[in-house]
Amino acid sequence: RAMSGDLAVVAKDKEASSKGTMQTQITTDPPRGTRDFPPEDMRMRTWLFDKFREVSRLFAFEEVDFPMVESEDLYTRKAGEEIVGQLYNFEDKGGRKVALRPELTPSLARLVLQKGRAQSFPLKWFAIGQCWRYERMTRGRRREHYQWNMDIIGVPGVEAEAELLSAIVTFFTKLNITSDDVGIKVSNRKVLQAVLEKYDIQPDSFAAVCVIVDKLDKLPREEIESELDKAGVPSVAIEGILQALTLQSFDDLEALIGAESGAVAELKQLFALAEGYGIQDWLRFDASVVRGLAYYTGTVFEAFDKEKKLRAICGGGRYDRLLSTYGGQDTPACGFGFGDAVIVELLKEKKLLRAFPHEVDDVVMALDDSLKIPAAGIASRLRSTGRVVELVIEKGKKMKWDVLCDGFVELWSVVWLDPSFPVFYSAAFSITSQTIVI
Ligand SMILES: CC(=O)Nc1cnc2ccccc2c1
Repeated sequence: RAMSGDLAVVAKDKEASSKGTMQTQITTDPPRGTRDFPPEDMRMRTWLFDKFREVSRLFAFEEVDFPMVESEDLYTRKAGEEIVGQLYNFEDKGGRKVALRPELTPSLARLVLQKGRAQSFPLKWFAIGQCWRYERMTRGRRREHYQWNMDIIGVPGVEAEAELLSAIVTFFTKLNITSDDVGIKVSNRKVLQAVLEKYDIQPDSFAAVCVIVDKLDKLPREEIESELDKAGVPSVAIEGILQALTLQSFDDLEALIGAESGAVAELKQLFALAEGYGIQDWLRFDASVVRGLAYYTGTVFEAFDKEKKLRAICGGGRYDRLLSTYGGQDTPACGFGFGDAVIVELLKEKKLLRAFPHEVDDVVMALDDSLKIPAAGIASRLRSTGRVVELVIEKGKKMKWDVLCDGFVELWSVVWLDPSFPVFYSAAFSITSQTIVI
C-alpha cells in the first residue's frame, strides 16, 4: 500500500510538473500601489500614529472609526474631483455598489447623522484610517495611505478652525518641526464665492470652479482657463477669479470684495484667535488656497514646506453643507486630513527622523535543556514587573546573537543559572538590554 501510495505521489508530481501545475511561488510583493509594514517600518508608523493620538488626546477629541468599505453613494459628487474620479469602487457579491473609502470625512458625516441629535454638540472626533484610490499605475503613485483626521461638528464660528490649526501646530512642534520649516496657508472659499457673485455666476458651479482652480499649481494656466470655460465660466470672470487668487493681504482683499464681506471678518477673527494660541507665526493668508474637495464652504487651509520641495503636508477646512447633502439638517462642521506619507518625507528632509530599534529590557536563555523550566519562571517574573523580556525558545545553545548584538555591546550584567549549584554568577554583559539571564 505504502509503495503504491508513494508511486502515486511521484506520478502526481511528474504529471503536475509536466502540466506546469506545480505549486509555483506566489508573488511576495503586496498589491500594486500598496505597502507592507515589516517590523522596522511598523515601529516608525506606530511612533507617528502615537503622536497623532497624543495631540488628539491633548485637545480632548474622541477617537472614532468606520468601515473601510462604504456605499459608493457617499462619494458620487459631481464636481470633477480627482478623488472621486479615482474611486476604488466595485460591485459586491450582493450587487451593491461599494467603494474603498478615499477619505474619512464622509464616513464621519454619516456617523454623525446616524447618531443624530441624540448626541450633544459640539462633537470633537478624530480617526486614523487607511484610505484608497484607484489610478492607472501610469503615474506609479501609491493607491493607499493612512490619514489622521480631526473634526469639530456643531461649531459655526472660526473658533473651531483655530482649535484645529492649533492641533496641527502642536503636532509639528512635537516632531521638532518649526515655523521656519513649515507654514500654513489660510483662506476662505467665501472669497471665491464673492467673486463669482460679482460676475453673476450660478452658485451650482461654485464647487466645480473650486476643484478646477485648486489645480492652478499643478496644471498650466491655459488648461485651467479652458476647464473654467467648459464649466460655463465667462472669460471676463476667469480673469477676475485668477486675479482674486493672487491676493495675499487683507487690504487687497477688502479692496476686491469689500470690508463688510463675511470672508474678511472670518479671516480677521481667525488670525486674532491664532495670536491667542501663539501660532500666528505659522499662518499666512493666501487666497490661492482653495483645496480640491467639493464640499468646503468657508475657511480652507493647508500646511506646506517652506522649501517648496514637497506636496501639501495636510489640509482641511469648513464644510457646513455636507451633512445636509446627505439628507441631514444643516450642521456646521470643519476638519482636516493629515496623510502619513509627506510628513515622513519632510522629517527625512529635516533629519528629524530617529532610529526605531527593537527594544528589549532582558534576554533570558537556557543554555541547557534542564534550565528551560526555571528560565520560563524568570522570564515571567521579570515580565510581571513590566520589563520587556525576550525568552530564547529556539532549541539548543545557539545564542540569539542578533538580539544580543543588536546595538552596542557593553559588558554589564549576565546572571548565570548553574544546574549544579543554585548560585548566580554575574559577569558583565549588556546589549541595548539590561540583563542577560542564561
Ligand atoms: C503621497 C501619497 O501617498 N498620497 C496618497 C496615497 N494614497 C491615497 C489614497 C486615497 C486618497 C489619497 C491618497 C494620497
